[in-house]
Amino acid sequence: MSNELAAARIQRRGLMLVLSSPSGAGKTTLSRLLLQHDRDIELSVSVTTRAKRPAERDGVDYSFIDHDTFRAMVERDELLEYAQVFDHSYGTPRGPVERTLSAGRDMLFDIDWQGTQQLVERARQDLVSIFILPPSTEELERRLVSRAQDPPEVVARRMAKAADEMSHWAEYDYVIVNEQVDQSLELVKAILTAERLKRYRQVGLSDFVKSLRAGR
Ligand SMILES: Nc1ncnc2c1ncn2[C@@H]1O[C@H](COP(=O)(O)OP(=O)(O)OP(=O)(O)O)[C@@H](O)[C@H]1O
Ligand SMILES: Nc1nc2c(ncn2[C@@H]2O[C@H](COP(=O)(O)O)[C@@H](O)[C@H]2O)c(=O)[nH]1
Repeated sequence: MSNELAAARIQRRGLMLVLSSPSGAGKTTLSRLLLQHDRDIELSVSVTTRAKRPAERDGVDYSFIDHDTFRAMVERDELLEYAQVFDHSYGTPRGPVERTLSAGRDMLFDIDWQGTQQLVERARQDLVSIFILPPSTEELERRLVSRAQDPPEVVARRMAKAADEMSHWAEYDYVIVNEQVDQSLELVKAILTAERLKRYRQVGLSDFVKSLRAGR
């Protein structure tokens, strides 16, 4: 049997890759780079009630919606998970995730620990979670300030919440200390490669092995 035929008989189940971190540790940066390097994964674009930052694009980084629209989405059960973070509402629209996974493609989530816990309850087998840590508290603050997208009081609130956020690190499958972006990206790619090869994600593998053993 040619390699092409083997590949056609073994399909892969899409997985959900979650990146969480305290604000400013670098998960959005890593997400963007991963999406550029890997054509088999798509970003889950969250809805949020927070104001758009200058560099953000509506419908690309987030879908920016008002409180009533958010509430209506919750009532219609259109969000796979949702949470209140820094006084704003954030949530993951269900439709795009279901469509992507059923097409055998992967979905990337930049969400907090509350959302991750909800996804664990709903889809443990399909979930791979990575917690990103900053190299130090000073560096975390430097990154939040140098991003220059939030006023000083917002930066101060995010720093005040960082210790609390980091207390959830042990709930994740993997932890990466994000010192150099390039190195962290390689680690995320390595995790994704290994997770894609997990036996239970390869649909048709058992029939394929049976046919090999039967000499077909
Ligand atoms: N390894 C790194 N070294 C130096 N700077 C970095 C590194 N990773 C990210 N940064 C910078 O730190 C800032 C914060 O990064 P980013 O916006 O990706 O954080 P985040 O974890 O997604 O934050 P938030 O949760 O608030 O969205 C950005 O200016 C980014 O360019
Ligand atoms: N539970 C969810 N958390 C989300 C979602 N989208 C983003 N987030 C998290 O919120 C904070 C703040 O993000 P910011 O863009 O305002 O800096 C950060 O931890 C994100 O990961 C979501 O859909 N659900």
